[in-house]
Amino acid sequence: MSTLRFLKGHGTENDFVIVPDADGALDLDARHVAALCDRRAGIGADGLLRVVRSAKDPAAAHMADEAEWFMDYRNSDGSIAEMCGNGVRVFARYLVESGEAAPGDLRIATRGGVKTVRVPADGGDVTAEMGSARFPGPDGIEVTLPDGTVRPAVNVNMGNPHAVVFVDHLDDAGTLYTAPPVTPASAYPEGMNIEFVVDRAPGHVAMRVHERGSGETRSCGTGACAVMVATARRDGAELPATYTVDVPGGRLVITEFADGRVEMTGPAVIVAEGEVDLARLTMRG
Ligand SMILES: N[C@@H](CCC[C@H](N)C(=O)O)C(=O)O
Repeated sequence: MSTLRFLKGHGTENDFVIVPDADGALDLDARHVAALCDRRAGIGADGLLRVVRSAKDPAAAHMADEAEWFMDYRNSDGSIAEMCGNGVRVFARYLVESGEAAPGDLRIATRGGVKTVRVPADGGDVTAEMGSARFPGPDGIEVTLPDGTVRPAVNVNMGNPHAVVFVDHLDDAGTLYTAPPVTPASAYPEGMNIEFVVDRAPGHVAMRVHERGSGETRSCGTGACAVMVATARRDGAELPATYTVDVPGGRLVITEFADGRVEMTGPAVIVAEGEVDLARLTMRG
């Protein structure tokens, strides 16, 4: 494997290198992923989406009867995550634009289970069924902001782990070059994504995020869903409830239904495609 075909896409500026690998022939290790996602020496992205038939990947073969395609998602440092909400919307857009799937409702296998994603034929916004939020606890989770202020946080699991913290201003999160400390660390044995949230208006919030394995990104779909359900609980909102969640890279609209299902809608676009010679990339580690 030397030359690799790729595409580049984003959902609210959460950007991804997309690698078609229908038959699961590629052996992309963490070093390849990190090199491809490097913004200076590679293509640059928050994460990588390998597009493989479920039947051809051992991690997804058990879902092959339900979903033809498996989203093999990796963070930009090469680590594996269970789920990526913007990624699954971009993944579905790719399947439709490439002719691998017809517009409409697509079933996509992820490490967080099979998700239904609706891709309209007119190129409009893409909607992902995100499953239900879980609140694993424990109570008493706190985030220490850069100015030393300690804030309570809500532990929300959207397939992947999130700490949601309400702040006065989005700048209170600081530079986010590194993740602010979350305690007790034992609440997140696999690490966590941290969302900082402010109110904009009733039913309308804005957030920044520090993602596990990627650093600060311009959007996080699972994070926006975690923010929505945490805010709806804080507000005592009656379900179904719909919130607008502004992220640095755009806007997502999220609904939690009475049965707990969460649905997220927003833009998902493919912007480029090309070939990369893996031998030219800098492999670290
Ligand atoms: N940006 C994604 C989340 C990607 C995974 C996350 N960094 C993790 O490690 O859990 C999204 O849109 O949900």
